[in-house]
Amino acid sequence: MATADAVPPPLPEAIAALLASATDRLIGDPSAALAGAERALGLLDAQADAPPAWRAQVLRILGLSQGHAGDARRGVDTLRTALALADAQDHALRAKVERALSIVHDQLHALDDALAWAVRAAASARSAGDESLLADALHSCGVARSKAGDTDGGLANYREVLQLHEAGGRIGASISILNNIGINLKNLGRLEEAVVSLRRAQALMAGRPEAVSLPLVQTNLAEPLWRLGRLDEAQAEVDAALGALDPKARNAHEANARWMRAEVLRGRGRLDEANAELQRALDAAQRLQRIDTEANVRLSLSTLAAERGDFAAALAHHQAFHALDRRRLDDEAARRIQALTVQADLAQARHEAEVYRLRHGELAQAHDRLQALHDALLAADVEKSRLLERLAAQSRTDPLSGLANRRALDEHLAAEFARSQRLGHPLALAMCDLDNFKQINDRLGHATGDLVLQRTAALLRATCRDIDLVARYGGEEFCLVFLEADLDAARRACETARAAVAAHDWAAEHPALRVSLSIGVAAAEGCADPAALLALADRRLYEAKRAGKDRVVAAG
Ligand SMILES: Nc1nc2c(ncn2[C@@H]2O[C@H](COP(=O)(O)OP(=O)(O)OP(=O)(O)O)[C@@H](O)[C@H]2O)c(=O)[nH]1
Repeated sequence: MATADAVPPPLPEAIAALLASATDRLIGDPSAALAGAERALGLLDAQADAPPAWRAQVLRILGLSQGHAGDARRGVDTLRTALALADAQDHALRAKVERALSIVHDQLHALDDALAWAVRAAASARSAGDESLLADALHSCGVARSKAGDTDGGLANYREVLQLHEAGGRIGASISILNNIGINLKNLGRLEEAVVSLRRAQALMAGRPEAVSLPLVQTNLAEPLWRLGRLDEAQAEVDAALGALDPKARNAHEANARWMRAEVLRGRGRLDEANAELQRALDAAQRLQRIDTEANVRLSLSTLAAERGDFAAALAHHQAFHALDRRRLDDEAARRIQALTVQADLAQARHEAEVYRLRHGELAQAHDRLQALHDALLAADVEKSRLLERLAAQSRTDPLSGLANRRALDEHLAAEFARSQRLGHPLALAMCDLDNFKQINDRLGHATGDLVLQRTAALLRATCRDIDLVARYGGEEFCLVFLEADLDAARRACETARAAVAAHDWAAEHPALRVSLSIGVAAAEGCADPAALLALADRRLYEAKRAGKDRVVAAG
C-alpha cells in the first residue's frame, strides 16, 4: 500500500479542472486536450512552491495529449520528466505515468517498450494496492502483447483484467475487456469461446446503450458465428449492428459489418444481394480508409465473381487484394522501421544523458581533487613563508643570547649610518667587552661563562631604549647602536649599562662570580663610514681596558 506521506496534497482546483477536461478530450479532441494541459502547466508555473508531484500530474496529461495529438516523441520526453518528478514512494502516481508511457510507446509502434512500461505500471499499481490501476496496467499489457502477435499472452492479461473489473463491479470496463477477449479468441481460431465471450459482453450491455459501442460487439460476434456456420445468428447480429448505425455519422465499423453481412448472404447462396452489399462494404472501407477490411472485401468480391463465372472481375479484385496486402505489409514494415528508429533515438538520447552524467561526475571529482591540491599548495606556501621568516630571523639572531648577531648589526649600522648622514641626525655606537672573561670560563666552567653572556645580554637590553640596537659582536663582545643620540647621551646610556652589570647580584649565580664590563663609545659625526665608527669605538674600548677595566671611555 502507498504510505501516507507519499500522498501529495491535492492539486489546486483550477488546475485539476483543466486536467479533468483535457483527459475527457484525449480521444475525441486531442488538440483541445493539449491546449488545456498547456494552460494547466502555465497555471502551475505561476504557483510558488508547487510540489513536484503536482508538476508530475500535469506533465502526465500533457504527455498523453502530445501523444494523442500526433507528437508521441515529445510525449515520451514529457512523461519521462513526469516520472522523474514522481516520488519513489508515490506508487499510484508512478503507475499512472508508467501506463501513459506504455500508451505513447504504443503510438510510436514501439511495442517492446510499450509492454515493458505496462509491466512496470502493473508492478507500481500492485505496490499502491490499487486494483483499478492494476486492471488498467494489465489491460495495456494485453494490448501490447496482442499487437505484438502474442495473442495468448494478451488473452491471459485480459482475463486477469476481467476478474478485477468483475470483482470491482465495473460493468462498462468488463464489457470492453470481454470484447477484447472475444477478438483474441477469434484470431486464435477458438471460435466457440469467442462467441461465449462476446455474448457475455452483449448480455452485460443490455439496458446500457451508453457503454462500449454495441454495434462493435455485434459485428465482432458475427464473424466467429459465420465461420462456425451459424448463419442465422450471424445475420441477426450483423443486421442489428447495421440497423443501429447512424446514417449521418457513418460508423468506423460499417465497412466490417457490411462485409460480414455480405459473407452471410453469400453463405446462403444469395449472390446478387451479397455482391451489392460487398460493393457498399468496399465503398465504406475506402471512405474510412480501412485497408484490412478493404482487403477482406476484395478477396470476397474475387471469390464471388469467380463463383458467378465473371473471371475477369475475379482477377481484377484479386489483383486489387494483392496490392492492398502489399500495402499492408509495406505499412507494417514502415511502422516497424519507425519504431526501431524511435527506439534507437531514445537509446542514443539515454546514452548521451548517461555520458553527460558521468562526465559531469568526473569533472566534479577532478574539480574537488584540484581544489584539494590547491588548498594543500596554499598551506605549503604559508608554511614555506613561515619557515623562510624563521630562517631569516635565525640568520640574524645570536642563538645563545637571543640578541641581533654580527650580520644584523652590519646591515643595521650601514642603514642607520647612511640615514644619519643624509638627515644630519646624531648616531653613536659602543663596543662592550666583559672583563677577564677567560678567567670566568677557566675557573667556573663554560656553562657559567654562557650564563654570564646571557645575563649581560639581558641587562644591556633592559637598560637601552627600544630604538637602540643591542648586538652580540662575537665572543664576549657586545655592540650598542644608539639612534638619535649624540656622544654624551650615548656615554650616559653606556654608564647606566656598565653600572647595571656591576650591580647585578652575580653571587646568586655562583658565589665566586665577579663580572664587570668595559665600554668604548664613539659618535658617527666625523667618521667616514661604519668601519671607521667601529674602529674608533674599539680603540676607546681598548683604552678602557688599559685604564683598568669596568669603565666607559668616550674620548681619545
Ligand atoms: N663560555 C663562553 N666563552 C666564550 C664564548 N665566546 C668566547 N669565549 C671565551 O671568551 C674568552 C675571551 O678571553 P680574552 O679575549 O682573552 O679576554 P678576557 O679574558 O676577557 O680579558 P680582557 O678582555 O682583557 O678582560 C676566551 O677564553 C673565549 O674562549 C662563548 O660563547 N661562551
